[in-house]
Formats: sequence, C-alpha cells, structure tokens
Amino acid sequence: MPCTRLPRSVPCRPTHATTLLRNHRPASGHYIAQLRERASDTAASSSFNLQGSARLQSLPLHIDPSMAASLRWTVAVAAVACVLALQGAVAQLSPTFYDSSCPKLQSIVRSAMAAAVQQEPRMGASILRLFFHDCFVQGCDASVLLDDSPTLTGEKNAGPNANSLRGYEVIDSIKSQVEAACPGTVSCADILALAARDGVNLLSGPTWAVPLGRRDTRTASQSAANSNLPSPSSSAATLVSAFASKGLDSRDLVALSGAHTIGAARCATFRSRVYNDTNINAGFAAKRRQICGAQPGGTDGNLAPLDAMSSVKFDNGYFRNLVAQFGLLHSDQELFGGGAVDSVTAGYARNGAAFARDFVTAMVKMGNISPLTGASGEIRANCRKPN
Ligand code: HEM
Ligand SMILES: [Ca+2]
Repeated sequence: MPCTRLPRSVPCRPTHATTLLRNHRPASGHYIAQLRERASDTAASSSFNLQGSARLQSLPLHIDPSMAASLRWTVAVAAVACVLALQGAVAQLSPTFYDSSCPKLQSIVRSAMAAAVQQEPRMGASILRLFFHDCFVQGCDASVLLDDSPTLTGEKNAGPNANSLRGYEVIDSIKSQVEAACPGTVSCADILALAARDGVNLLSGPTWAVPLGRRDTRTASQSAANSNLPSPSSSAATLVSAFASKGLDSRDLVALSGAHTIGAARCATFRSRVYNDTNINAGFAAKRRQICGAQPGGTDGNLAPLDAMSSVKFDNGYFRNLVAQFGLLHSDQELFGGGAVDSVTAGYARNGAAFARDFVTAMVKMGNISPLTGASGEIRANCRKPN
C-alpha cells in the first residue's frame, strides 16, 4: 500500500525524512500534495527558510504521476531538501526571492547605480569592493555597512577599510528608495549584492542573476575585518589560503582579483611595490613613483588606476598587465611570475570571455559565503544601524 496519507503529527524532521525515504513506495500525487502542504506549514510555523518551501512547492508540479521512479526521486529530493532547510545546512538564496514581495527592486537598484556611475565611473568599483569586504567578514550580511556607535564597534575603521572603502551613501540612497517601494522587505546585504553586480555591468562587464534572500546581521567584527581581508603585501600562498578559508579555490581567487580591472588604489597600498619590488616593469614603476613620494605621509592618499590600461572598463586588461609586469599592487603581481596560478592568469589575459564567465561564477560563490537566512538576522530599516 503506497503511503497516501501522512499523519499531521509528522513534522519535517531529519529522522522522519529518513523514514519517509526508507518506507516510500511509488506514490500518488496526493502524497506529494501532502508533502508540499507539510513543507509550507513548517515554513509558517518555524524558522524554515521560505525559499526552501517555495522550492519544495514547485518540485512535484512537473512530475507525471505514472512515472513511479521519478516520483520516488522527487519525494527523496523533497525530503532531503526539507532536512537540509531545517538544519540550515544549505544557504537557500534564489534570484526570484523578491519577485512578488518587491517587484521593482532590481529596476530601482539598476537606475540608482546607473546615475551614480554616470556621475563618477569609479563608483562601480567602489561598490564592488564594498561587497567583497562584506562577504569576507562574517559572510555577506551587510556587517560592513554598520556605523560605529556607543554599543557597537563596526568594521568601517578596520585597517583595510578606513580611509579606503567608499560608496556608503550610494547604498543608503538605494535603500531609502527600496524602503519607499517595499517597506521592511529587502535586506541591505541583498541591495549590496545587486548594486555590485550592476556596477560591474554598467562599466561594460558581464551581468548575471544574483541569488537573493540574505538577511542583515545585528553585529559586526572589526577584528575579523583586520584578519580576514588580504593585504596588498600578501604572497600568492597567503592569498590562496585566505580565499580557501572562505571556500573559494585558486581559480576563484584569480577570477575575483580581476575586479582590479576597475577602480583605483592609494599610494599607501603600492608605494613599497614601486620602490622595492623587482618583478615590475621599470618604466611603469618610475611613473608610479612620480605619484608617490618615497616616504609615507603627504602622498599616501594619491591615487593610481589599478588597471593602467582601462580602469573604468571591466575587461581583461588587468590580466594583460600582470603578464607584462604592470601589476600595481604587490598582491596583484603575485598572480603571475613563476607561481602556481600563472596559467590561470595567462588564460584570462588571452581570453576575456573566459574571465567574464569565471568572474560571474566566482561572484555567485563569494555571495554565498555564510548568508543569514530564514529567521536569522533582520531586515534593517537603515543600513547603518541595527533595528
Ligand atoms: C586578492 C586579494 C585582494 C587584495 C589584497 C586587494 C587589495 C586592494 C587594495 C589595497 C585596494 C586599494 C585600496 C585603497 O587604496 O584604498 C583595492 C581596491 C579595489 N579592490 Fe581589491 N583586493 C583584493 C581582492 C579584491 C576582490 C576579490 C574584489 C572584488 C571582487 C576587489 C575589488 C576591488 C576594487 C573594485 C577596488 C577599487 C575600489 C575603488 O576604486 O574604490 N578586490 N583592493
Ligand atoms: Ca559581512
């Protein structure tokens, strides 16, 4: 007798899901309908991630009930998804997360970013970097956007961020437009993810569907910002391990470093390279020394483009620079010149489309670092402070 009725008392719990899988026989659509109902009940009554429930609900609709094998497979998938969602074992972000709750979201972000980039092209770069510095510290949870307050030490004054990160007002302005359209619905963490994507695309880079559904943290970690964010003096091995500790491999490292195809850096971050490194084009080093004096101090804030060829165009110029020893940061040049990732860098220098493809994949991966979902965290009203 196929299992056609699930007692209402059976919750969506790991043990029960295992039982479900073991006892399951080719079943009817009725069974699936109950499983769906169970999933949405659970969603309503617990911290079950709503996206997980949406996924469960859409699963069986495409199944022909006469196909016993696929039906069994569907039940297995649904049960496993239920287990994982309840355990919070998988981050369940989805590009359609706000489709019904905030249909204008993507167009609001896009047009605000278009205005910001038109006013100052570098802003596309600055917002992209904000997203990186968010994701590497406690995950993509908008911790980077929190201001210091008497009760909270934020990340903005951490070494890698102070006098360096920029673009906070652009995020504030997008947030207030989004709040006006859909109050209390969209997280600052998701706004940042979308704005970073649009900044890249507005500077002629690729575009992609951004998985959404992150929530905002109530805490920040200045110490993690100081220790997790790689320094421009890092070696290749240090960079590889910093990225590995975030679940990103060396190919992701190289692709994501391609973000330095746009934007600028301060002398404070590349002075030592242009005065001391030997793996640098001599003429290029001499030119950059003219921007920065030999001593720290007055010229620390002077800027040079990270990509000498085209710092407002998202292309593969960054990698072509590296192959010619025109890397601006010591850490940039570490990605080419006798190390383990040379072949990846050279590949991107030859093939801009391959870079764009891998950059998108790596951005989605980076955006998946420890998001808060379900009932964790909150939807901040103001990106600068917890509710
Ligand atoms: C691999 C390790 C990385 C290191 C050591 C590094 C370091 C730096 C440094 C020192 C600057 C200049 C900051 C300043 O002068 O104030 C910078 C700028 C920038 N970084 Fe990175 N970065 C890394 C990876 C990334 C990643 C993964 C992204 C994004 C996916 C990124 C995006 C940017 C952008 C867009 C800028 C220019 C920002 C602007 O013009 O406002 N970086 N980075
Ligand atoms: Ca964060």
